[in-house]
Amino acid sequence: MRILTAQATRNIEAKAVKQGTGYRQLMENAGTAAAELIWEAYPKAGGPVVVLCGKGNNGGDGFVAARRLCQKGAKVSVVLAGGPPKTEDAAHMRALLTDLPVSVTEDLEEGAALLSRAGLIVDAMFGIGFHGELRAPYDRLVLAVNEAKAPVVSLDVPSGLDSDSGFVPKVCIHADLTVSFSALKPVHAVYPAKEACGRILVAPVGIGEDIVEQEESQISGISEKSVRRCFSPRRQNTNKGDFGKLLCVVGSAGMTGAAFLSVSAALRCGVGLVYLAAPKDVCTILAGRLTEPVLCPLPQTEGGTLSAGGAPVLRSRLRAASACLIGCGLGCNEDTQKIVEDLLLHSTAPIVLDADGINCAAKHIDIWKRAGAPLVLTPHPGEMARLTGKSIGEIQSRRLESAREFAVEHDVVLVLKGAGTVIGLPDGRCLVNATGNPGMAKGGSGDLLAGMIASFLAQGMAPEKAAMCGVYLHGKAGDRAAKDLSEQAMLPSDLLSRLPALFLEIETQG
Ligand SMILES: NC(=O)C1=CN([C@@H]2O[C@H](COP(=O)(O)OP(=O)(O)OC[C@H]3O[C@@H](n4cnc5c(N)ncnc54)[C@H](O)[C@@H]3O)[C@@H](O)[C@H]2O)[C@H](O)CC1
Ligand SMILES: [K+]
Repeated sequence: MRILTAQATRNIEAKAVKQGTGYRQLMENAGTAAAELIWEAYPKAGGPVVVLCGKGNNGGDGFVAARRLCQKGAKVSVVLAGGPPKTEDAAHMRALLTDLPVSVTEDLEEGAALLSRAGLIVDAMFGIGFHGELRAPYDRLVLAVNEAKAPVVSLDVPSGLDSDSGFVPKVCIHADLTVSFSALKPVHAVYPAKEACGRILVAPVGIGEDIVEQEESQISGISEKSVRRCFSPRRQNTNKGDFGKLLCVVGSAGMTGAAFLSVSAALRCGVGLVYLAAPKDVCTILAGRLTEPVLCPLPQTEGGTLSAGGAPVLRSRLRAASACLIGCGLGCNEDTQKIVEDLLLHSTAPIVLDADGINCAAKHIDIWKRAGAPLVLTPHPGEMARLTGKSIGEIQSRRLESAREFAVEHDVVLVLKGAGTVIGLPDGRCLVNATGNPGMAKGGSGDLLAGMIASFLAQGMAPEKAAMCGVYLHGKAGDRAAKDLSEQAMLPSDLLSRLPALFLEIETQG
């Protein structure tokens, strides 16, 4: 499903209007479609329906929904939350209520009393035109809505939320159902705002599918189609050298699993050759389990992590690599920091920096500016907090903004992991992922993702596409594992055995 920003939504509206569909017709369609879905979700409501209408066009949709619900037999009251409608189309829809048995009030005391007795509440106060925060008199109404027993349906956007953000302010509607118009908006896809939307349905409003599909958006979803487009059939007359060489600098004593998972995921994603460069004990332990990679045992510290003395060998390995994965289970002491810094400064091949690789580099934050290679960073919220000096709470409350700001400022692809992974791109665009499930919230999941992205990079995919494909397919493999094994019992390593079926589908269905 497409995700469109407020600007992109206004663009598609404008295109539809130019092609001859009047804005008033779009509003009629939006309110009518919403009323249908509301009636389906809450048949006959549990008592009177109270529709809160704002002064903009979201309020206009509310007037149409009120009319349609009344025509279905509901007892409907309308509360004019911000006074009379200010747009011509909304005022027209307001006027159409006068001939119907719908009570309309501007008195907010009365409105709050109606809300407490409502069987169903429809929130049409603000949609994509809302910015900033909700103040008086709206805050009282919002409180009354959130305290009411009745289910709450928001039209387009729960009022008080910015449709282009995942941020949830103190004062906003918490809906049970949100009916979004034309497409999803970022607010419906990015946590924590996604939770404040409740169940999410999308209603077409009469804007052509081709217009919706073709619209470019600063924030967009990742579709199966866009992922499939990144893969082409492997040519016949080829050898392993044609599919990239990936140098994986991963693992340390006690963290052999991270090396195993990342390397295995990279192999399952099609790369021609993998070099596992790890402390020599790690290589010895993994030698029996990993049969495909070339092992490069390196000098190690007493603690079983890479020793700085291994840097020259790594540099020479780097020269042959088409991509490099740094960090899964690597540790973050002085020696590893030196190794990471050295790799970042000398690599011309694109790098995936994960886990301890990020923690090491975070200690020398100016390092991004000196790195010569394209970088993909894959932090979880804790690593992102370390990277930016912010708290995890700040990062999680503004996931989109955090990923975008870092990506733009440091000219990197930033994959902020977690439910609804966000990919920030250097040009300010963001991609939001919808695959994946809570069964993946287990140690080892991130190692797989890093290996997958690195594998695609090594095969020549652009960093943006490698991140997009990695994130989407990782989540999809997780969804298949959850279906077969349950979210509770599935293990990150179970994703490995789900990857072949996903690639078979890409190869056979194109
Ligand atoms: N997508 C479509 O094809 C269609 C969408 N429709 C609906 O129209 C709204 C957008 O309408 P718009 O009038 O542009 O904005 P809003 O109704 O969301 O609100 C505008 C209104 O609110 C004021 N305002 C903004 N921020 C604040 C604030 N912090 N406090 C107080 N007031 C604020 C602003 O000044 C305006 O007066 C869209 O979401 C859909 O629901 C069409 O109906 C059909 C086509
Ligand atoms: K709304």
